[in-house]
Amino acid sequence: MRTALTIAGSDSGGGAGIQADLKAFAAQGVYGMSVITAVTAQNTQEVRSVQNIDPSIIQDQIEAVFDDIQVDAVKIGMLSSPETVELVARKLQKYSPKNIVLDPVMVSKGGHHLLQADAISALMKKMISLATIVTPNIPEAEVLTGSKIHTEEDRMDACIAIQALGVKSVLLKGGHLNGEPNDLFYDGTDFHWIQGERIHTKNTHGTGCTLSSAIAANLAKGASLLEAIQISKQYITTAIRHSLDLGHGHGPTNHFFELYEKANLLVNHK
Ligand SMILES: Nc1ncnc2c1ncn2[C@@H]1O[C@H](COP(=O)(O)OP(=O)(O)O)[C@@H](O)[C@H]1O
Ligand SMILES: Cc1ncc(COP(=O)(O)O)c(N)n1
Repeated sequence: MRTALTIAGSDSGGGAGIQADLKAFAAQGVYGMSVITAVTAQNTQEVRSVQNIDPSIIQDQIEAVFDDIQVDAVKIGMLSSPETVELVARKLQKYSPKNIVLDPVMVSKGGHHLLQADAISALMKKMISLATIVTPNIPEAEVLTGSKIHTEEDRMDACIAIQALGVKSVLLKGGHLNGEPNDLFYDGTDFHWIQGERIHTKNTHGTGCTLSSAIAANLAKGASLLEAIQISKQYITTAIRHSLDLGHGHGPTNHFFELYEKANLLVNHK
């Protein structure tokens, strides 16, 4: 059995963070494990409060997993504080897992900061260079590069600038721009456009978490980076197309569409 570990924050509403990551791992047929960096009190509408986990407990979780279990891929999500960024970077250097997918989570859909401002430079200096791939959305890429992104050329320039921070490859997600949600993959040499199809729904809570976890799961299974991205793009598109109308805000994606459909568990609220 291949395994994947998520190092991220908990979302009580179940749509993003650790909860989305573990569902994505399971849906991709990989055994999931977790290191919780922060607990958010969150639902489909808002993040109400956040408590960072004590770094010593984060360290114990990482060591407990790596000292005992083979880890085929790591996905990194919400890191919250500079102390957590530095600790996780140190531990990843020590254990050097083969595949590291870094989703540089900064702000929730409702505008709540999930990465402290003083943690951004630590993320850029200590964490990015350890990753196999970093998966920023447009606003995150703008923070990482210090430049606004509008055109396709801007997107290519952003990938090059982010790769120059020391990461092997970049997937710049296009969901936040108008038009089709095409993502841009830069492998350090070539650009690949990963075509998307915009689904008109408000239920996009956890899309970035789901995509990066699916990429980690497929890398764990031995796929190449490009294959892992292509499989995961199809998966996130299906998960958004059949997203769940739960809560009153941005509902969650549907990780188990085929399973739920076969078992006749889907209720159409529309
Ligand atoms: N409405 C949508 N329809 C189809 N795909 C989408 C939609 N919104 C986002 N995506 C895709 O979901 C993934 C994550 O999206 P994005 O919104 O860019 O990042 P994040 O969730 O990190 O803010 C990307 O592959 C993006 O292209
Ligand atoms: C604990 C946690 N982690 C990450 C996100 C970002 O969510 P998204 O995947 O929609 O960008 C979130 N809202 N909460």
